[in-house]
Amino acid sequence: MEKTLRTNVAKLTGTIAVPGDKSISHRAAIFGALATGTTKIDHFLLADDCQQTLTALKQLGVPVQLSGDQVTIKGRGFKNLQHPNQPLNLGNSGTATRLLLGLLSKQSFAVELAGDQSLSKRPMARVTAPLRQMGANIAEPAAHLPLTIQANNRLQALDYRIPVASAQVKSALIFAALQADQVSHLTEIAPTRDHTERMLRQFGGVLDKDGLTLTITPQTQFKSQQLRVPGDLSSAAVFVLAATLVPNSQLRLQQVGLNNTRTGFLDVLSRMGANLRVENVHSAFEASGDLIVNTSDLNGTIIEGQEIANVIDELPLLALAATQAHGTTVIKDAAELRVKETDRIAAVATELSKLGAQIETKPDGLVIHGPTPLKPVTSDQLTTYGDHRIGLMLAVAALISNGTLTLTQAEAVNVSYPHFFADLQRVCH
Ligand SMILES: O=C(O)C1=C[C@@H](OP(=O)(O)O)[C@@H](O)[C@H](O)C1
Ligand SMILES: C=C(OP(=O)(O)O)C(=O)O
Repeated sequence: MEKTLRTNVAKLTGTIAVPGDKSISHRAAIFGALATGTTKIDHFLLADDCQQTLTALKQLGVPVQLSGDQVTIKGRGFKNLQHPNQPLNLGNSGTATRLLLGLLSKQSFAVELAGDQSLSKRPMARVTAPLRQMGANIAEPAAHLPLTIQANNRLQALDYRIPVASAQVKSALIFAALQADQVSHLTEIAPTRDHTERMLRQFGGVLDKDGLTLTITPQTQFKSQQLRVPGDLSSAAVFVLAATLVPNSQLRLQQVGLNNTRTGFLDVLSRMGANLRVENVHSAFEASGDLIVNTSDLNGTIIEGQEIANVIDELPLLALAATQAHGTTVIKDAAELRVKETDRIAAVATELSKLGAQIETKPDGLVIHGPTPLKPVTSDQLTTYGDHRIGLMLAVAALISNGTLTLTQAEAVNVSYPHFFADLQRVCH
């Protein structure tokens, strides 16, 4: 789908309740499927990625019902999942794939996992190699989808230092370690989002954390829950940046997730000079609060090291922020961006350069010189490359651009934010 983007917008004002958090929705559904009893999840993210998880769970014999954005799941436990008649098609979702690989490594039946073209290029050995070490029956090289996990009745404990900063790898190994025959230890190289750990405890499980090391005791009994998914910080970030950049703007984003393994974007943008405040904080199993953002000037910054994992999905937005900031911004240690839904380092640089941005690519990041007024310089046609984060970022770039701009493969935003263009339209003046 090609979309004409709103350009040269005068101001953004109003209130938005962004949809539920993608990472938390995946995990709530999976733990709901593993628990005993009926789990009700409110404000579930009904976007393409989390629908893939629900569909996969249904194929595994888990009863799932939808009513508006409430999902009701009748848990079957680890041991009562059923052999799916068809391969599980996980579409575009890396999270669904990697979490389910861990969960399905010890089942009495074989399962095939497949995905779309983008997902089929993404690295899976980071999960399948340690799972094989535990005894999972996955034929080598097991580097990409499609993959088959053969029936298996035993997983050994794992003592493992995870070589990439990845919450998906950590979570896959937690799901496997819960089914192992002894205690496992996982050590991260940097803190990554801890939604799996929080969800596990919320469903009555136990897990020890000491610095970057998790100790996981085998356990397969979980208690069903009623919970509400907070708004997705990564979706809210799109509007936080838009209101920062479009003159005379003020937006309130209601009840956004504020888990501190996810709020790095707010820290980086504040450090660059953003005018942000938080109100109405609620602390449940995941904290949430309202974000109020006003327009402001920005300065360049350095984003590197352990901060990267916390801002990984927001780096395209921070790169756009940097094109409007005074001075140079350096993003490094972010080679993971090259193995997301598309190569996000290349995509950000190519698309923003079409609008005149001064942006250089590095193997592990970007160097951006600002501020640069944006307008179509080499092309007025932008593309998402089928990547939702690139599409959402480009829609914000358009708001502050002069001229006419179109976006191809605009439907990619449905992966994490189905009503994005309608929400944006409502606050544009
Ligand atoms: O665990 C998760 O829910 C996610 C982890 C991150 O991926 P990696 O674990 O590959 O870094 C992130 O980019 C993705 O959007 C969601
Ligand atoms: C990388 C992302 O998701 P996933 O890995 O689940 O496809 C994302 O949402 O930016």
